[in-house]
Amino acid sequence: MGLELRQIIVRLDGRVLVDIDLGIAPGEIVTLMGPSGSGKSSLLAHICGTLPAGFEVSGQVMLKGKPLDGLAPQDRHVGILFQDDLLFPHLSVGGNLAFALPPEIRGRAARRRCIDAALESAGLGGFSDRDPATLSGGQRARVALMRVLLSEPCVLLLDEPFSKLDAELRDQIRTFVFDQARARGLPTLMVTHDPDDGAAAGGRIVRLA
Ligand SMILES: Nc1ncnc2c1ncn2[C@@H]1O[C@H](COP(=O)(O)OP(=O)(O)OP(=O)(O)O)[C@@H](O)[C@H]1O
Repeated sequence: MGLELRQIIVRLDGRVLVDIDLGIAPGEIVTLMGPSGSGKSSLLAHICGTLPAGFEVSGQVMLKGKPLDGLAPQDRHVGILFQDDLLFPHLSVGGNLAFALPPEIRGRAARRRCIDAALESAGLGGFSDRDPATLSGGQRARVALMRVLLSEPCVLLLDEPFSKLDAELRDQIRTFVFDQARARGLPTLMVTHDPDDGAAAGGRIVRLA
């Protein structure tokens, strides 16, 4: 059982913005497209539990068979990656990753091992002490993804995460993100305006009107 959006209707100012019924299996990547203002980011915010007051929502969000509705954002195990990676500029790469580690991983050495392993798997071994400002766009994108994954999410949401990368890098990072999502069995919902992203994901494409 992955992510289920059961008859979700999002209303804004009394008007139906989003009306969707969708299940995403573990390791499946579904692409969500639609014109600007059709409610794609609002739907992701609802899954995260961060939709601002003013929106009305009905329906149920289920993750691994359990309802998310009513849970605080930090208790949902939802990982989200945006187009702006927003690494903390005052922390090193390792510091940025440490921020995401679950508190259950205790002790300096154990935390360090997790961070080093994550960097290694992203092809960034030895980058822990680097200042994020000294990284290339592709390196920053990989650190941002590892930061999301280190928080051990049960679902991955992607909000146009590749739109600021140039074509060659986009291809590379896209493959990296999709491979990680599939390898970890994460149900993944990707919002994009770029049909190439959907084609690269190779799965279902859902359109909001
Ligand atoms: N915090 C907010 N308060 C009130 N209205 C909002 C808020 N955020 C978004 N909206 C409105 O909700 C509607 C849907 O916006 P949303 O960002 O979800 O669309 P989108 O499909 O993601 O658009 P885009 O492709 O341009 O990112 C828009 O009419 C927008 O103006």
